[in-house]
Amino acid sequence: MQLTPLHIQGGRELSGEIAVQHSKNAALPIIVASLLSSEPVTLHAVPRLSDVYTILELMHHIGTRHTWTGPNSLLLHTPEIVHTDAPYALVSKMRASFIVMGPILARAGEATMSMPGGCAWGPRPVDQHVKALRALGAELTEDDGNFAARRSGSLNGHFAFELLTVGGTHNAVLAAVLGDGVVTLDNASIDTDVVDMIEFLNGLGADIRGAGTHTLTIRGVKALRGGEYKVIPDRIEAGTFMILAAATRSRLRLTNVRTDHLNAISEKLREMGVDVTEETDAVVVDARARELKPVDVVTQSFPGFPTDVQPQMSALLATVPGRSVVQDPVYPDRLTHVAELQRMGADIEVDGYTQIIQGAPLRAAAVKAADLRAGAALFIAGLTTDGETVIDGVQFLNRGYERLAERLRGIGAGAVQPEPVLTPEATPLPQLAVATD
Ligand SMILES: CC(=O)N[C@H]1[C@@H](OP(=O)(O)OP(=O)(O)OC[C@H]2O[C@@H](n3ccc(=O)[nH]c3=O)[C@H](O)[C@@H]2O)O[C@H](CO)[C@@H](O)[C@@H]1O
Ligand SMILES: C=C(OP(=O)(O)O)C(=O)O
Repeated sequence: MQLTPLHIQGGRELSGEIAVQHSKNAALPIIVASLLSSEPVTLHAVPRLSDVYTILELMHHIGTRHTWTGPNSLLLHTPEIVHTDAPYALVSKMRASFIVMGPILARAGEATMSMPGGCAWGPRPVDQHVKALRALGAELTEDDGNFAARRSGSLNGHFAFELLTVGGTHNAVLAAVLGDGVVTLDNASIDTDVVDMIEFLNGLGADIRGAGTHTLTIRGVKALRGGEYKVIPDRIEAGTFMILAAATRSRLRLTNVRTDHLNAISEKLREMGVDVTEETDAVVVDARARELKPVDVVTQSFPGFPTDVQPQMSALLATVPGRSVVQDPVYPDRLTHVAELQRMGADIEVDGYTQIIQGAPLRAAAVKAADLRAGAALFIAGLTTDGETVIDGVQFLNRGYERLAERLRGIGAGAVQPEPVLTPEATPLPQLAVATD
């Protein structure tokens, strides 16, 4: 579907407060994890994003019924697994969909999946997901980008990931929660989104120990009960708006944040000369007073500087006089923002996964987002210029930022995206009937 481009009018100082949405990348695996219970599960603080609608569409195919019981509250119920396949049309839309393999395999004993899609700036292999499930006793075959998994008993045993993978850790944990085996995962991800999913599962009766460390022990349980859970705030959205405040040399107060999830971003902004003040559930970013300094940035898995904030940081540094170097070894090809920022006058030289940036003021232009965070880099860049930037590829921004134009206007930005707003309901699904009293 062709969406109306986002029109950004730059050159205004931003001010005020912006409430950060809850985490897309935590909500998606938690929604998927609800497949492991045959009882109703209520999730609070679920962002209304196109990715959420896409995963709900896939879950509907698998056998989940859902209803929104509040603006961001979602009731999910999967009495049984009706289909054990994840069709290409849905899996190709988003990366997170590949982790439905774990719970389908756990509950139904077999699962078939296409290779996942999602933000595609280069190769995004799933070999660690496959190796983990095989090591734990599942049979897995691959044919033309389609995976078929089967298990005869409970998953059991040990696997050490060869690298830190968020999705691979999700998938292996999800596959191991039910049954009577004991699974140990080494070199597991300590990402906030992994910890949040484990806390959710343990709340439903799972026995997973070691969340937030690199060794996880999962003792299989017979069944999970229903329950309620509130998703954590989105540290990537928070990072995006912190960088926006710095890029526009403004002061913004961001509410609904976990400051302990933002250390790498806060430290880097402070190194540049930005004032970052932490409050209990808020952070104030003030870049009005001083000249900003160029810095070097290297992405790492959590708690390091996130790759999901790299394009936005590159946009900021493109406006800061002096030489900055940005390296993204986590996703070495994550560079689709570069050519578009260059259209806006950015001086960025690329050498492998390294961007060498000579900062100077940017100019407005017509640009195109080719993925979600590249889109974020472009609206940040647009808001630093004196003219109008028109950003095509709004469907990518819809994946990760809820009601973006409206929220940007709330802090004084010139941002217009004619209705329909940025988060359309992808495909209306039959909703669960809920008793109201
Ligand atoms: C929906 C979601 O939550 N997406 C996030 C998740 O993606 P995702 O879970 O896909 O990312 P991973 O943590 O798995 O990837 C990290 C690195 O491991 C590599 N790798 C991963 C799996 C595998 O089987 N083999 C392999 O080589 C990847 O190519 C990458 O270089 O974490 C990424 C890294 O923080 C973020 O950029 C994404 O926004
Ligand atoms: C890259 C992202 O998501 P995905 O892994 O679903 O492509 C992201 O959230 O920045």
